[in-house]
Amino acid sequence: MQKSLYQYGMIGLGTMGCNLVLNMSDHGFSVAGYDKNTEQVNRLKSLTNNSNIGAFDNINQFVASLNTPRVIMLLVPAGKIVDAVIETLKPIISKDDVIVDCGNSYFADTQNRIDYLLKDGIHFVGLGVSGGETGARFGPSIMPGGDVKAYELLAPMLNAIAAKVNGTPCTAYMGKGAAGHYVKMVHNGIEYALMQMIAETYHVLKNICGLNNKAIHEVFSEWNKGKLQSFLIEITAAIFLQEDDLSEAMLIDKIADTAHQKGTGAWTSKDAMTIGSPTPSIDAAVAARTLSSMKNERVKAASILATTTNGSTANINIQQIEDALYAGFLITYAQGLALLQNASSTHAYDLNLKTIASIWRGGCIIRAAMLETIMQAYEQEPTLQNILVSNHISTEINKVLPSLRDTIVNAINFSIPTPSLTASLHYIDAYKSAWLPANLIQAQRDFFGAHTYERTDKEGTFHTKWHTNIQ
Ligand SMILES: NC(=O)C1=CN([C@@H]2O[C@H](COP(=O)(O)OP(=O)(O)OC[C@H]3O[C@@H](n4cnc5c(N)ncnc54)[C@H](OP(=O)(O)O)[C@@H]3O)[C@@H](O)[C@H]2O)C=CC1
Ligand SMILES: O=C(CO)[C@H](O)[C@H](O)COP(=O)(O)O
Repeated sequence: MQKSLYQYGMIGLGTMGCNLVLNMSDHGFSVAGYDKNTEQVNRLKSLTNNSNIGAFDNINQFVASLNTPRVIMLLVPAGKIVDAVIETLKPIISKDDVIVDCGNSYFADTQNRIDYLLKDGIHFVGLGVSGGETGARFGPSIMPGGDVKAYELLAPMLNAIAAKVNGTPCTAYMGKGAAGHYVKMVHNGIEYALMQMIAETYHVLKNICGLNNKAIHEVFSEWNKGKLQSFLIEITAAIFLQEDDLSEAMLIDKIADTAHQKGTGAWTSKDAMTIGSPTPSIDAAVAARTLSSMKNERVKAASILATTTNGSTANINIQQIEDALYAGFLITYAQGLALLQNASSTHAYDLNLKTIASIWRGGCIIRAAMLETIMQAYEQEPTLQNILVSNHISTEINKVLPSLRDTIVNAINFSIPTPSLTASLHYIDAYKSAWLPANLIQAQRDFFGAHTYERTDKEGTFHTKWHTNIQ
């Protein structure tokens, strides 16, 4: 008798794939897993004896074990490996089958893969998953996009396995084409900036306020009970209590100060620049990680360049630093969501910003209490260009902006780099400026390149023959 076939396939049984398989199984879905690494296959076998999970180290047997049309999810590293897996699958799967890339793939690659596979009638879905290991296991935030019919095949399962906020699943159809991977990319861009600003705040608490790890833990724990309540603040509080297994020190003091990155933050900045939607807090966070990785150069520069402090005494308290970080968070969400609003028309995704804010409230790395307010802002005004000018958020920001300014001034006086907090302040200062000195840029462009300019008092474009003695 033919054994019953699995409803879903999962290729890649590492951190995310293995946990997502277990999550799907818990919710009653049958899943076959495959990995080229037999250790991962054996690990999955050892973690479960549920009959609705299969574990394969042979791709042909894996494909043969699936119900048709086949729905095969990928959780392998982004880039060439995704293409390699597609090429392996293509000859052994059929028209109407669905490949769902759940990794952090670049959105333009996803669009190319959609077009490429559609020639053979194979549907390709780009789907972002956030929540790390625990999220994948017990409820992530899930951002699917692409072909609606293919999405409909997945929807009941995604709704079941996603995190829930007040009973609502943290997943929804994002939009056409590569919309799912685009939204996940921007999620990660926001993640980079929030993490960077938390790190900057740690630097201020440690080097200006003179707090030790225990006191810093207490500060973040308190902040997590208030308006900054979020996953990243919660884990930050926990990090400052972790002892090192290999020495007498606290672990945080033994971790090298060189941050790594896999590219999603830089991709966010790159597309934001391309489509003309400023994300300076994210750009600064990407650059800060890169600068941190230049450890040897930094150590050499530290012995050559003077630390320029102006001798000021500290004039900042913990409440102001909390307000500064809160302002930075709101301004970063504003940039990321404005980018999504602009990308929605540029890339024809048809995104719903309220839905995105809603599914980021739970399961994902950037989940935060303030997303509830952000969601409500879109509920009141669905076409809101920027959350900073919404009724509630503008009131909040106006209250905390002086603290952001004061925190940065103190950091500057103490020679402490706060690039993302500062970029956030500059963003809002520029965004709320009815006048900016861009008239001078236009004059310069016209001066050296006859690029023309517009006037404040007349319609049209103008060029001036500028008076100069420069040859
Ligand atoms: N870790 C996280 O917190 C998150 C990760 N992601 C994304 O999810 C994806 C997977 O990440 P993660 O689970 O952490 O990665 P892991 O490296 O833990 O797992 C990937 C698995 O895929 C296997 N693999 C590699 N090539 C192939 C292949 N050709 N065929 C079959 N299996 C293969 C790897 O085997 P081997 O070890 O032998 O190479 C490994 O077991 C990435 O795109 C990542 O960016 C998204 C959200 C969160
Ligand atoms: O997608 C994720 C969470 O949602 C990844 O865990 C995270 O973005 C890792 O990225 P990087 O290695 O660049 O810091």
